[in-house]
Amino acid sequence: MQYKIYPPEKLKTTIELPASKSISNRVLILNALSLNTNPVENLSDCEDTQVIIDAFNSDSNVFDVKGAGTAMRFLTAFLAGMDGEWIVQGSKRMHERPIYPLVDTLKAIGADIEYLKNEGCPPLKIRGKRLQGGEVYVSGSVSSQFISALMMVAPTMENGLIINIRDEIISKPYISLTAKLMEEYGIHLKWEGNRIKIKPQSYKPVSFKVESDWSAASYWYEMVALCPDAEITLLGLKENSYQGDANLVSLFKDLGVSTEFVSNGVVIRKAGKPIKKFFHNFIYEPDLAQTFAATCCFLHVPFIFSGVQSLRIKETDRIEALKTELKKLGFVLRETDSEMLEWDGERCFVEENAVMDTYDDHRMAMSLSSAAILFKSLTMNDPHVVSKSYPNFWDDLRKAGFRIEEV
Ligand SMILES: O=C(O)C1=C[C@@H](OP(=O)(O)O)[C@@H](O)[C@H](O)C1
Ligand SMILES: C=C(OP(=O)(O)O)C(=O)O
Repeated sequence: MQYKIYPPEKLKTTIELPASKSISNRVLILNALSLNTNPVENLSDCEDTQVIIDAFNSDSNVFDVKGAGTAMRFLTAFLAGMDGEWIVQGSKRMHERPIYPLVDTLKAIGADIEYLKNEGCPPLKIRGKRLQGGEVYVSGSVSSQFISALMMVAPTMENGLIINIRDEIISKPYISLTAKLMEEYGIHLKWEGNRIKIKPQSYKPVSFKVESDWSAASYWYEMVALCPDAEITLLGLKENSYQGDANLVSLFKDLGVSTEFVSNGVVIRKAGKPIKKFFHNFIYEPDLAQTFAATCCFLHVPFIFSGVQSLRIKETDRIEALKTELKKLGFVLRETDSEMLEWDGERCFVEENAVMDTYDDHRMAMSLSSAAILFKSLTMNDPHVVSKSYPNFWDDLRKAGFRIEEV
C-alpha cells in the first residue's frame, strides 16, 4: 500500500499523543512481577505493547513479539525465571537482532536458553526455572535493553543481582527509566558508576498512569520546524519526564521551535531561525536521530551527528536507510566513521517521482513524512509501519489538516 501525502497551508491543532511505549512495556513486566491487578491508565495501544499483552494472555508457550525489541529482551529475562518451557520468536528482522549479551549473562546465573536458528539471535527456546542470581558482567555497548531486562527480574532472584556493565553504556536514559519505575514499584536499588546492585525483595503493586511518548512528539516538532505558520498543542507530555527523549525540547530550540509547558502538555511554536550547523551526540537518544537527520536536511541545516552506531541494529539499518531515502530527495549524507553521520550541505538531483521506502521501520515513515511540507506532496510505501509505536499517526496528520490519499 502507498500513501500520497499533501500538507496543509498552516498547522494549528491539538494532538493526543500515544502513551510512551518504553514505559508501557516496563509497566506490564513490573505488573506481572508484582502480581498487580490494578488497571494501568493510558497504556500504549501500539503493536510493541500489544505483543506483551498477548504473550501474558496466551494459553500457548510460543510467543511472537514481531518487531518489538523491548518485548523480546524483557520477556527473555522474565521467562528464564518462570517454570516452564517457552519459545520466543519474532519478525525476520528480530531474528537478525543480537540478544547474546543478555542470553550469555542469564546462562551465567544458571538459565537454560537455546538458540533455535542463528547463534546469538532469536528465536529462543527457554527452559525456565528460579534463578539464583549473584554477580554478572554484561556489555553496555550493544543495547541498554539487556540491562533493563536483567534489572527488572533481579529482585525476584534468590540472591538478588549485581550487574557490572562493561564497555560504553549506550542509551543510558532507558536504564534510568527502568530504575525509576522499579523504585515506583517499591524496589531499592543502588547504581554507582558501572555497577547496579539489587537485593532480593518484593515488588509492590501500584496504580500507574503512563505519560505520553516524547519520541512520538518529535515528529510534530519536525513539522513545526518546517511549517512557516505553526502552533501545535501536544497533550500528555510531562516536563519532568522519565523519558530521555524529552531532551528534544532543548535540541529543537536550536532548530527554531519553542516549547511552552502547560497543565496538560506542551504548546510548540515556530520561534526564530535555526542555527547554521547542528552538532549532537545521539548516544543517549538514538530514537531521535532520524527525526533530526530529516529535519536538518529539510531546513538546509548541515549537521554532524556522533554516537549513532546503535542505529545499525534497530528495526532496520537506519544509517543506510536514511542515506538512501534522503538521497532520493536530493540530500547526500555520509558516514565519516561507524559512529558518525554527517550532512555537509551536499545536494544531488531530486529523484523524479520519488517514493519513500519505510523498511519496516516506524521511525523512517514518521520522520520522512514531513518532506511533504517541503516538496508539497510525498509518496510513501507501506505507511502502516507506524503501528509499531504510533498507530494513529496518519489519523493525527489528517486531523492536523494533511490530505492523505491511498494510491
Ligand atoms: O528500553 C527501551 O525502552 C528502549 C531502548 C533503546 O534501545 P537500545 O538500548 O537498544 O538503544 C531504544 O532505542 C528503544 O526504542 C527503546
Ligand atoms: C529501536 C526501537 O525499538 P525496539 O528496539 O524496542 O524494537 C524504536 O522504537 O525505535
